[in-house]
Amino acid sequence: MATVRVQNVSKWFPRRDGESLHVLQNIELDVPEKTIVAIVGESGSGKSTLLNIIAGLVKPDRGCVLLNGVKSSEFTDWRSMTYMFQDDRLLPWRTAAANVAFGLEAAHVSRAERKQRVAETLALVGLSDFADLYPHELSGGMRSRVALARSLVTRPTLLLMDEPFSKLDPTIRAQMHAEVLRIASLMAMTVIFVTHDPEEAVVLANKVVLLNPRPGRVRETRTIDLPYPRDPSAPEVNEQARALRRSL
Ligand SMILES: Nc1ncnc2c1ncn2[C@@H]1O[C@H](COP(=O)(O)OP(=O)(O)OP(=O)(O)O)[C@@H](O)[C@H]1O
Repeated sequence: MATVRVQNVSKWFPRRDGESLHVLQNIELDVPEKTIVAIVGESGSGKSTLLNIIAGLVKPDRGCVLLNGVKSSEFTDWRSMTYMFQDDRLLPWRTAAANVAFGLEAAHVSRAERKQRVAETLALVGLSDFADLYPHELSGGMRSRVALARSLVTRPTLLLMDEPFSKLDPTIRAQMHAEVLRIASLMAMTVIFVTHDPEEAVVLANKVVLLNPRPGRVRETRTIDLPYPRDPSAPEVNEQARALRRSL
């Protein structure tokens, strides 16, 4: 299981002129297990910073994050969490399988188990036949699947994603949305992701958190109560995406 609670988090970054930039103010967020949460807001509203604080990559100046009820400063089970970045960050000199295996290398897993888990995870994302190809031999969508497989090979319960599909064309992006939903449900994962795209938020999320900028504050938390799978061209999905775009 994976639950996340962000409690009264504030963050400042030092600026070059010696002043400090107030990036996040009193952020409260409650993410029950198996929820899919989208963080949206205009550029500079602190979305990535909030995700990085949840991931333990950035320390909050005030407040705290509870991961499965444990303060992130005392949390040790970091392997239960995984992070997907905007670019796929695949290593060009490694095959798809070796890129996926990279996710396990620090985990002290035996060679035999590593091989099995890589094969299972490549199958999960539909890439069994492409295990021996190098990143430059793969399409953008396939590279994205490899990056997803590398994130999933450690069997995380919490998936964090920072605009992971924004560079893909719309058809491939829609396929990745379906994959993430299928896998999140199969692996009973909690997912928190950052997006600029209201439609992506409505297609994927149960809950959408809107941040206001300078400093980033939660303006509104919306529940998206539509059955899955959500067709982006369906009127009710469109209506919710339009409403979200208006709020943004
Ligand atoms: N390490 C850092 N040091 C100093 N300032 C930073 C740092 N990281 C982010 N900032 C600043 O904090 C603010 C919020 O950045 P952040 O990337 O969290 O916003 P965002 O909403 O994700 O933006 P975007 O949608 O453009 O990616 C920005 O003004 C950014 O310049």
